[in-house]
Amino acid sequence: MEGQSGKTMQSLPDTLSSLKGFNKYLTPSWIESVSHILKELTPTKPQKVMEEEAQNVFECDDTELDIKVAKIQDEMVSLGAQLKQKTLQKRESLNNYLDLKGSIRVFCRMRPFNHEESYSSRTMFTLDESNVFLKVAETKTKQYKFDKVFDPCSTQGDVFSEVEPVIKSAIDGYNVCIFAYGQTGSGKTYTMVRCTSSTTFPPSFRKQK
Ligand SMILES: Nc1ncnc2c1ncn2[C@@H]1O[C@H](COP(=O)(O)OP(=O)(O)OP(=O)(O)O)[C@@H](O)[C@H]1O
Repeated sequence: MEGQSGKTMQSLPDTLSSLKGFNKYLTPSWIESVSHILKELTPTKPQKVMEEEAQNVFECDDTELDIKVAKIQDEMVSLGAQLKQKTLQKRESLNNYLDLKGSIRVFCRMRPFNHEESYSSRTMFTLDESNVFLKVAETKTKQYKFDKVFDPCSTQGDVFSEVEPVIKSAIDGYNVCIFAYGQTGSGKTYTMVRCTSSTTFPPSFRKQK
């Protein structure tokens, strides 16, 4: 502190001489022009009137803002109601669709024969989308009927598109169950888990949000 005041004392002569120099600008014309500027800057209206006007502007803006907010809130309520209605319609049509299809459905997927099976005397084949034929002897076949049969050329995407509505129904909160049943090596894991393309079962399932 002492050092600082010492410095100020030391620079005092310089400050005085600079003030003396400044004094020469304080001519009557300089004073006149400065007072003219000050007059220009002084508000012509009384302070109170200006404050009231400012307050009015403020209040007006608030009211407009309130109106806009209320309008947006109304729109949001109406959109929410529309969304609810659409969701209900969607659920209803989905469940109608599932009812029409049947609440319990059994699909059969035939996987391609492997090397050993190709040489086997027993062969399976399909004639249409619902029937599987199993050749049990040279002249004897057995026929099995399903809600849908996926032939050996079917893809993961084909299977997925058939169960997709059921998955959507599960996402809508309904209880559903999809399970794979079959003897070992028949292709359960492949069908339920295998990821071979963008339409495979698990990733597509995850996309249904
Ligand atoms: N649709 C298909 N296309 C091509 N290969 C398939 C198909 N389905 C199954 N496979 C092949 O057949 C073999 C057996 O399939 P997978 O392991 O899925 O049978 P699984 O029923 O799960 O057997 P496990 O009950 O012993 O676990 C695998 O090598 C698999 O890659």
